[in-house]
Amino acid sequence: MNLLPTKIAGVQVAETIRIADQRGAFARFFCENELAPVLGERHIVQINHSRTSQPGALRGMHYQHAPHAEMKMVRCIKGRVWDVAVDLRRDSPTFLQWHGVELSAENDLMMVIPEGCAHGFQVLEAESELLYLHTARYTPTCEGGMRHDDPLIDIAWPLAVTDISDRDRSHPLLDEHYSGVKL
Ligand SMILES: Cc1cn([C@H]2C[C@H](O)[C@@H](COP(=O)(O)OP(=O)(O)O[C@H]3O[C@H](C)C(=O)[C@H](O)[C@H]3O)O2)c(=O)[nH]c1=O
Repeated sequence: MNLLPTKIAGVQVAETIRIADQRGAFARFFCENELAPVLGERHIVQINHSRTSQPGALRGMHYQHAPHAEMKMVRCIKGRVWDVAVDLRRDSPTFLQWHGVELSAENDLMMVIPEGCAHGFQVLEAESELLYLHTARYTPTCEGGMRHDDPLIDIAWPLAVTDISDRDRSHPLLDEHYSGVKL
């Protein structure tokens, strides 16, 4: 697995080595040893799977507050999505900057999103499916969210949004006094 850094510290893209033969292909999706430089003392405690039907549908932007802040590793196992991380760490040099990458069942890329970063994605192909590996368990009381279309962040989404949850459309907009998340 090759780990590619991005301009946002801790946000990385892992390239998966796919071994092909006449039967098809094999790839190692997760390896604690290979990902030790990223995981440190963290462990995967929950794996989630989402299916999203409509191209243009958008989920996010989500994160969890301390003490259940989480690192997420996200893979697309069917279809194609535009996957985005936003740096909400007040002391980070890339505070309020975002990074996006196309994840697909074809390119086998995995996005690593550290604690203090919000995550969201837009579906580019119908019936796309994601697998999320989480280092903290789901804790509704620690859920945080921000708007995918917040002008302060100005994320470039490839398609017009065709479907979004009431919760995700209702996150408050950030203002110039926003001081980020505490970790
Ligand atoms: C995360 C989670 C959710 N739920 C329940 C809560 C809701 O009743 C339902 C859907 O949850 P939510 O609308 O938060 O799911 P998404 O909007 O698809 O959020 C997902 O996509 C965005 C982009 C992410 O980054 C989140 O980590 C990921 O969970 O599942 C659970 O029961 N367990 C869980 O671990």
